[in-house]
Amino acid sequence: MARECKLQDYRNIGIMAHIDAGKTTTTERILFYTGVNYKIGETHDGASTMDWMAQEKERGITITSAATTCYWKGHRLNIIDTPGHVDFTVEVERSLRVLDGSVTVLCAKGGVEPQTETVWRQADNYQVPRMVYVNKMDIMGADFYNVLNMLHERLHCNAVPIQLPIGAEDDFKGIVDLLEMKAYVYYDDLGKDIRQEEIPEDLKEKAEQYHADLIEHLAEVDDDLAEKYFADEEITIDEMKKVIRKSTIANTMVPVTCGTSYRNKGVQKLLDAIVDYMPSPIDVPHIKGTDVNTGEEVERISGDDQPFAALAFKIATDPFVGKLCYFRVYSGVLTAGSTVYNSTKDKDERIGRIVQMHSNARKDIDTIYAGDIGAAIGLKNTTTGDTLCDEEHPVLLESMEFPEPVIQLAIEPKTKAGQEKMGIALAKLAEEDPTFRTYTSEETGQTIIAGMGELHLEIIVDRLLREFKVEANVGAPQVSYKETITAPASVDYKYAKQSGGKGQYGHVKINVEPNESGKGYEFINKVVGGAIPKEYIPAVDAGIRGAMENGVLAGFQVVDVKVELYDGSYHEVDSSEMAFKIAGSMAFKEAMRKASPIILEPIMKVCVIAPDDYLGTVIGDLNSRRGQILGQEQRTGAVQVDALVPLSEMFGYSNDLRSKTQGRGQYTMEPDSYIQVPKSISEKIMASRNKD
Ligand SMILES: Nc1nc2c(ncn2[C@@H]2O[C@H](COP(=O)(O)OP(=O)(O)OP(=O)(O)O)[C@@H](O)[C@H]2O)c(=O)[nH]1
Repeated sequence: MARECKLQDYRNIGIMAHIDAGKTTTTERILFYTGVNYKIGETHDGASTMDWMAQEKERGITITSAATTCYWKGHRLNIIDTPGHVDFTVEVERSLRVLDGSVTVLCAKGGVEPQTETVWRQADNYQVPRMVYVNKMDIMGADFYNVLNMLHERLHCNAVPIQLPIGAEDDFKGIVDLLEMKAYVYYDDLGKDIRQEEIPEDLKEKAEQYHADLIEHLAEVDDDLAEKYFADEEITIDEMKKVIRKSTIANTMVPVTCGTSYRNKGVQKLLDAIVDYMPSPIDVPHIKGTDVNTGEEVERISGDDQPFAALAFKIATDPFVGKLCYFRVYSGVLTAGSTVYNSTKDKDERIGRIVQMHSNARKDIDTIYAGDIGAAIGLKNTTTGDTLCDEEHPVLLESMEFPEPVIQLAIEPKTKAGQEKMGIALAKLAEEDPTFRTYTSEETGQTIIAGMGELHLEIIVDRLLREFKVEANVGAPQVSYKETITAPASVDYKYAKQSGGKGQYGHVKINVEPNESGKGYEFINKVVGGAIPKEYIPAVDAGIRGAMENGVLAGFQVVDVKVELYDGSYHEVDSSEMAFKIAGSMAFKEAMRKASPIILEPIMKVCVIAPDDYLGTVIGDLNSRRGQILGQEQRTGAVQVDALVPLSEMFGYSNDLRSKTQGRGQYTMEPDSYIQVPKSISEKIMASRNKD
C-alpha cells in the first residue's frame, strides 16, 4: 500500500484545555465535518465517540486520550484528544511528546484557567507550536477580547487574532476572517449554510485595526513582507498565510480563532487554520536519540527512506484485541507481520497487526509511514516510553518522565475468588498507565494502589468493576509517602543456609548512594570475573526492587537510589536464583539503614481563586496547612493565590474552602515535588505506621 498523503500534508496535533472548555465537543465536530462521524454526538447525553469508556460517558469528561485520524482538504490530521483534569496531566504530557502542534481550546467566558496555564507550561517545555480556539462564543458572558487579554497577561504569549467574532452570546452569528477581510455568517444550526458577506458596519473599524496589527506583526518577522508593507504594496492572502505559518511554527506567534462547537459555528474555519498554520512532521526539529552501538547522540530524520524509529506513547487494554500499543513513527516505515527491536527493553517484538484508530473503532493497515501515529497489536514487552526501531540501526529515543503517584489506598476484593482476578486486572491497568502503581504492603499484606489523585483512583476502582468484573472494598485515601537515602553506604551480605539436603547460598557486596531526585532506581552491575554468575545478577536486582517496595523507616516505597553490585560469591550446588534474590533484598535493607534514610512527602502546587474579600482568610488557611505562598494575582473581581502545600494537609480542603468563602472560592492542585517531611511529623508517621 503506497503512502496516501505526503509527509508535508500531515498534521499531528493535540487538543488541550481546561476541564469543560469543550475539547470533546470540538473534536466531535471535527470528526463530523471531516466525514468520520455521520451524526453529531453530544457529550451531554453520552453519545460522544471520543469519550468511549463507560465512566467517561457517565461523567461527561475525558480520561484517556484517544488518537483519531481524519482528512481535511487533502491533509491528514492525526488528532489526540486529551483530558483536562489535573489527575490526568500525564496524558497531556505524553501527547505533547509525540505531537507536532496543539490547539488550545478556551472557554469564551472563563478564558485562561489555572489548568490552561499548566498545560501551556508543559507545551513550553516541549516547544510545541500552538494556536488558540476561543470556544463557547454563544454562552452568557462570552467575551473574546477579555480572553485575548488573558492570553497576553497570563500566558505572556504573542496571541494574534486571525478572526474576530460577529456578536456574542445569543447573538453570535459568525466570524470575520482578518486575512480575507470578509464575514462568514452562519444561517443554520448545523454549520451547513454559511455565507460569505461584507463585514458588518459596526465591526469594520475594529476589523481594520486588528488586520493592521496582524500585518504589522507579520512584517516584524518576515523581511520580504516588511518591504512590501513599508512600500505600501498589496500583500496577498497566500503571503500572509505563509508568514503566519512560519511565525507559528517558530513559536513567535499564537494565532487565535473563535466559534462555538456546540452550535456548529467556526469549526470548519478552525480546521482550515490547523491545515494552514500547524506544522507537518518535517517542519519541526528532528527527534533526537542515542545510537545504541556508539552511545553518540543522533537525529532521526523524518522520511520513509530512513531506518525505522518510533516511540510507544500509550498502552491500552482493549476488550476485543487485548493490548494495544500506540506509537508515533519518526522515521522509516513498518509493515504488519514484521519484527522490530525494542531498544529500551533489548527485546525483539513481532508486530502482529497495525491499526489506525478512530476513537475506539479501528481499521487494519499493512504499512505505517514516517510521521504517522498508529497502534500495534501483539506486542508483548513494550511499555509506555519505549523505543521501537530497526535492529540494524538501533537507537534509543528520549523517553518520557512520569511523576510519582502521590496518593494511595488499600484495596481488597469482596470475595476470596476475586483475589487472583484483581491481581491480574491491576497489573494490566498499571501497564496502561505509568502514573498508577500497585504493590503489596509488607506489614499488613494488603494490596495498595497508588495514583495521582482521588479521582484517578476512583476511576481505577470503577474500571476494575466494569471491565474486569472485580468488586472491591477500598480504604480511605492516604498520602503516598516515599523513603529515600541521603548518604552512601556499603554492605557485604551473605545468605547461607544449611539445613539438611540442598542448602541456600547467595553472597553479594553492594554500594548504595542517593540518586538524583526523580531519577528513580538505578542498578549497576560491576561484577567481573564471574564472582557471581551472570544468570544470578537479575535475581539480585529483583531482590533489591522487592525490598524497595517497603522502606526500612515506615514501609513506604523507596525512590531515587543508585545501587552498585560490585562483588560477591557463589556455591556450585547451593546457589540459586532464590538465594541471590534474598541476598539482594537483605543487603539492600541493611544498606538503607546505614545510609541515613528519610521520609519524603508529596508537595502540591495549589491555586485558589476567591473574591477579593476572602484573600486574608485564604492565605491564613493555607499558612496553617504548612503552605508556602508563592504569589497572588488579580483576576476580574477575584484574586488568585498560588502556594505549595503538603498533600497531607490538603484532605478536606474543598469543604473548608467552601465554608470559609461561602461557596465562592475554588481551587485546583497538582503534584509539584517530593520533599523531606519535617522531623516532628516524620516521627509521628513512623510511630503510627509501626504501631499498625
Ligand atoms: N453553550 C455551549 N456549550 C458548549 C460548547 N462547547 C461545549 N459545550 C458544553 O460544555 C460541556 C463540556 O464540553 P466537553 O466537550 O465535554 O468539554 P471537555 O473540555 O472535553 O471536558 P473534559 O473532557 O471534561 O475535559 C458540555 O456540556 C458541552 O456540551 C459551546 O460552544 N457552547
